Formats: sequence, C-alpha cells, structure tokens
Amino acid sequence: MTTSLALPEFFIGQMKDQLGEEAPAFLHSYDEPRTFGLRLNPLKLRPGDEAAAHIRALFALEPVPWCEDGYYYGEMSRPGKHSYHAAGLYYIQEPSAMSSVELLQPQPGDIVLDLAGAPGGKSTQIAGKLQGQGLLVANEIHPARAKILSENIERMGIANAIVTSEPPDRLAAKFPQFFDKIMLDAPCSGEGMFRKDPDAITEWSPDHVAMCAARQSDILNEAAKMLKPGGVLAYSTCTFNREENERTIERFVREHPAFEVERTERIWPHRDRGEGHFVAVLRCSGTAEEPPGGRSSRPDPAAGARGARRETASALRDALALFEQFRRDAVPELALPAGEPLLYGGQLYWLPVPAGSQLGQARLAGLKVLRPGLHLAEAKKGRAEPAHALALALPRGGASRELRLAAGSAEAAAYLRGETLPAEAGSSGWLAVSVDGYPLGWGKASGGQVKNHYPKGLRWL
Ligand SMILES: C[S@@+](CC[C@H](N)C(=O)[O-])C[C@H]1O[C@@H](n2cnc3c(N)ncnc32)[C@H](O)[C@@H]1O
Repeated sequence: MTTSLALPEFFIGQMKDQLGEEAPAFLHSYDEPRTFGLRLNPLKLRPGDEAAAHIRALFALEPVPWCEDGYYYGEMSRPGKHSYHAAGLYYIQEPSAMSSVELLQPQPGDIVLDLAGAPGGKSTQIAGKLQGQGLLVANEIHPARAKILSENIERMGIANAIVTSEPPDRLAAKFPQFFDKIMLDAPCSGEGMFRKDPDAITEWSPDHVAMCAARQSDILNEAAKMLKPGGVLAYSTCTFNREENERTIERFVREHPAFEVERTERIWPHRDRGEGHFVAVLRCSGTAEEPPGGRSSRPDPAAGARGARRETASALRDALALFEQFRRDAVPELALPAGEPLLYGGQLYWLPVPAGSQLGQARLAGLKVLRPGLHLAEAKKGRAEPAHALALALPRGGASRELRLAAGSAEAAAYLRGETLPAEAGSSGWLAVSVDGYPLGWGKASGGQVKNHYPKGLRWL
C-alpha cells in the first residue's frame, strides 16, 4: 500500500487501524486529484438569477451534495481570477469544509459566533444563511489572518458582522451565554489537507496530534461559556484523527454534562468527493455554563474598543450628517440592519444590534475589533468618502449612478488594476463601478473621467 505522497509510517498505521479493509481505498485516494469548490453567495445571488446560471456554465459547476450553494469546479477554470469573485458573487472553499455550517443550521435572526474564523469560509457561509438578520461575530486569534477574514467579510457584502481578533478566553469573558449558535472549526493536525497542501505532511507527528487535541479541548471549554442554554455548537476539523475528533468530543461531554451530542458526520476522500472533514453537533440543554465573574458581569459602558479612538458625540453627529448627504445623493435606497452608528478615528461604521441581543459599544470595550459592523464612510475635509465595504454591501443596481462594466471585460480588469476609466458624458460625483450590475467598488466622475477608488491593497497586479 504505497502512495505518491510521502506519508508518515505512523499515520499510515493509524489509518489502517481506523479503517480496516477500507484502508487501501483511503490511501489510494492520495493519488487522485484534489477537489476544488466554490459557494455562490446567497446575499447577492438567487439560484434562478441570470448571473448564477452564467457562473454555473462559465466554470462548469457541479453541485456539492451536502451544501445547497456549493459546487465543484475544474482546476483550470480559475474562478478566483474572475471579476465576479471581486464582486463577492462566490467564495472559494474546499467542498467538504462546506458541511459543518449546513449541520449548524444558522437561521435568520440568530446570534452566531465563528470562533476560529480565518480565512472566512464558515463565517461567510453563516452570514449567507442569516440573510442580513441577526448577528455574526467572526473571530480569528492571529492578527494577519484576522485581516484576511475581515476582507472576505467585506467582499461578500456582509452588513451584520463584527470581526474581532482575540483568544477564546478573552472573548468568553465578554460574551457569557451570548450566542444562539457557535461554530468552532478548530485548529487541527490537518490530515485531510495532505492532498491539497503536502507541506502539512511535514508538520504532522503524533506529538503534534496530542498538542492539537489538548488545544481543541481548551478552546471548546471557552466556547461552552459563550453558548446560551438551548444553544447549538458545531465542532469541526479537517483531520481524520480520532484523538482530535471523537475523543475530544467524548472528553468534552464528560466534563460538561449540560451538553449532548446530536450527531457526528465524517466526509472521507475515498467515499465522498472532498478532502475530508469531521463535524460534531452539540446542544446545550438546561442551565449551561456559569458565566465567568457570575451572571451579573456586565460590560463597562464607559470603555471603548481597543486600538481605536472613540470620538465625541458631536463628531459622530457631524459625520452622520455628512454621510446623510452622501446617502441621499448616491444610495437613497440604502437599507441598514437594526443597529447604531459608531465613529472610530474618522471612520463611520454601522454596528449591528439585533433586538434583544444586549450588544452595544460597551460590550466591545477592550477587544481588538477589526470591523465593528458595516463600514459606511470616512468623514474627512467636510465630506463623507464612501467605504469600499458599503459598495460591496449594496444590492445589484443599488446606487443612483453606476458605471456598469461587462464581466470579464478589459474595462473591468482595468478598474480592478486601479486604472482611471472614461466617464459617460455629463456624469459627475460618486458612482458604483459594477460588473453586470454587481458593485465592485467606487469611482468618482469628473471632467470626463472616473477616478478609481478601488482599494490599493486589493488591486489586481
Ligand atoms: C481550520 S482553521 C479555520 C478555518 C475557517 N473556519 C474557515 O472556514 O475559513 C483554524 C483557525 O484556528 C486558528 N487558531 C489557532 N490557534 C488557535 C487558538 N488557540 N484559539 C483559537 N483559534 C486558533 C488558526 O489561526 C486558524 O485560522
């Protein structure tokens, strides 16, 4: 039983023990090509939309059986290089990784935490299911990865999400029994990624597996503190190892009697079309965990979010007035979720505050918040400059003025490279630059040209 990948002997022995007579088929799967997948964004596309049909045909998509918006694509079709990707019409995600959110079943209105969120596959899938109602807190401990998570939240046009970068214990101190649903896609030894990322093989060892299992238990303990009684927690990994999957869950349930396992699922590369995934769905019955500091622990209403300067009430009023001028002119139909405005260092955000959620600015005090809701605008020099996130959160045709480019056109590529484009005769002011009506970002027309406001850090090379 050999494969073209140099798999560790100990790993091969472990899989033979675990799979018995299925082991040869499993090991043979390492010689098969890996799978590629994408998920259409239900915040921007309905299945019957012309653009959805066009994308299905363009990339020869085939449905992923366990995810209603998920599709396989062929490696050569390269959907990540298409302007529809920049418009947030889909998210590229390994197909088996689409399974856990389907099992968590977030519903519109739920208050949901994605505790280990980067680069954003599960977070963006959860937000698609919330349909703009309720709240997503998308967290990622590593700052550089949190930035990527935040960019993906923006690209997919998500208006009701907060992006934080905190270790689980610090988050648990702020959000005791706060969430209806929690996704924990845990850091793991990544055995299911060997085919996709052969470098993961070199990091693998039995000691690494044991370290991952201990860390998973620690993170699960913190997740438990944040779930409401009656809430649901989905735990997932991309590893096959029983230590990190069934045994981690068994230990957790032994130590947390309020939790029971509703179901577990596995995706195997020799049985299914995917790289491999484990999911356990746990429900917290009864009284759940005692929150840290007792049930009376309340956020300090005087404090502000860390790393950002809270502005005075008058600065907020001024920024809102400037934004209101922009809104009336450029995006008169703009619909925002229930929430409140926030101003940090001249940046105006809309903090989503679903009814009854007890979320407010004070709850975020002391946390490292990359994105406290939808970024609306920057107030500067007596005007509001619209935020990139606002363009991506607009519905198709949601701006009063638009420079509509054809998907796949040279003009769309030029815009994404940051180039100036010709304006229609007589047009002036802020306009949404779109592909087939789906906003890519902002431009500002004057003197026959559209000045490019596509963010420098996102530009195509
Ligand atoms: C499997 S990845 C998450 C993938 C993500 N859910 C998605 O679908 O795109 C696990 C994440 O856990 C993060 N992580 C590592 N150590 C952690 C810890 N001690 N607590 C919380 N998260 C951690 C990693 O940085 C990584 O981004």
